[in-house]
Amino acid sequence: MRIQVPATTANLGPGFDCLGLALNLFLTLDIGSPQTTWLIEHQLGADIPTDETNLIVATALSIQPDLQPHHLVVHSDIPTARGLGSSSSAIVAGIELANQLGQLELTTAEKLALAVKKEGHPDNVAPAILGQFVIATSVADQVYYQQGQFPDCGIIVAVPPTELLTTESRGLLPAALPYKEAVAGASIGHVMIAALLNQDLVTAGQLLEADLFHEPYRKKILPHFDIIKDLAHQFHAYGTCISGAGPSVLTLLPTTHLADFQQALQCRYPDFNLLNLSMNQTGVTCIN
Ligand SMILES: Nc1ncnc2c1ncn2[C@@H]1O[C@H](COP(=O)(O)OP(=O)(O)O)[C@@H](O)[C@H]1O
Ligand SMILES: N[C@@H](CCOP(=O)(O)O)C(=O)O
Repeated sequence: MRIQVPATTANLGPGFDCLGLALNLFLTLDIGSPQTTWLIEHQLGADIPTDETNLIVATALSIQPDLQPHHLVVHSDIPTARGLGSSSSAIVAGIELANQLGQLELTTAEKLALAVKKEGHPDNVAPAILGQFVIATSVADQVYYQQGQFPDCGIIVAVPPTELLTTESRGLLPAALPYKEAVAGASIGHVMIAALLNQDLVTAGQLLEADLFHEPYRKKILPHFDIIKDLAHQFHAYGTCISGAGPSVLTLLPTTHLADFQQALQCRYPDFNLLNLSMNQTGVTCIN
């Protein structure tokens, strides 16, 4: 059995902890034979455990503690700690692992509630489960979401060589925002969502670059962010934002300018990995 989970880009500028887009870049989990102890085979580096402490298995066991251990093979094209939802992909894979091995028949709403509880915010896990563009929130432990049609455009994600853990990046944020600033930040986000749903990329792109919630604080440690944003404007980009908690940077632009922008960006940052991505439609899938 194979479980596949897409990468996600969260926030989309002013949609902090709320907006996310599923991307065609995947974590794949192959479930092998039953074992006496959990064995997770992967090539993700020595920091990622190969036993039951691995996030995928730990998530599955937190839902169904008596699962029979299995041999698992994990392959992921989602770079870790780069702002493309690798931890969410592992959590969603773990929920699906428990669902399949424990024959739990979880509904989508139940998977989402479990994932949000584990991750703490819905913006990555919701599109990882549902696919597409998702607007999501939790109120008193109840998760509410809407899926919307994301406008057609090119998507480039510039991935720096160094990691930035989401916990570290969240530590850069202030404990509180002045009332007026919070109201302004929310209104920017609301109009951007409306523009995206109305396929108005020009308006959406301008507001994508007007975030007040997280980018002003995070960009202080991401010197490439403003440079990429300026470069993208030279190639008629709609807008550029930090992908998730960073350090990756996402640019939305007309597909006609993709190749030229990618070439210029690679010249400026030869050690960055540039991903030319498209939206994922399905979210998590399971194939027998
Ligand atoms: N495939 C995986 N299996 C197990 N744990 C993973 C996997 N991918 C990511 N993780 C865990 O998630 C951490 C990165 O999460 P986080 O800091 O939220 O960054 P990201 O933006 O990539 O989600 C990794 O350091 C690791 O602990
Ligand atoms: N809203 C979160 C999103 C974190 O996404 P990730 O892909 O970096 O894990 C935040 O901005 O902290």
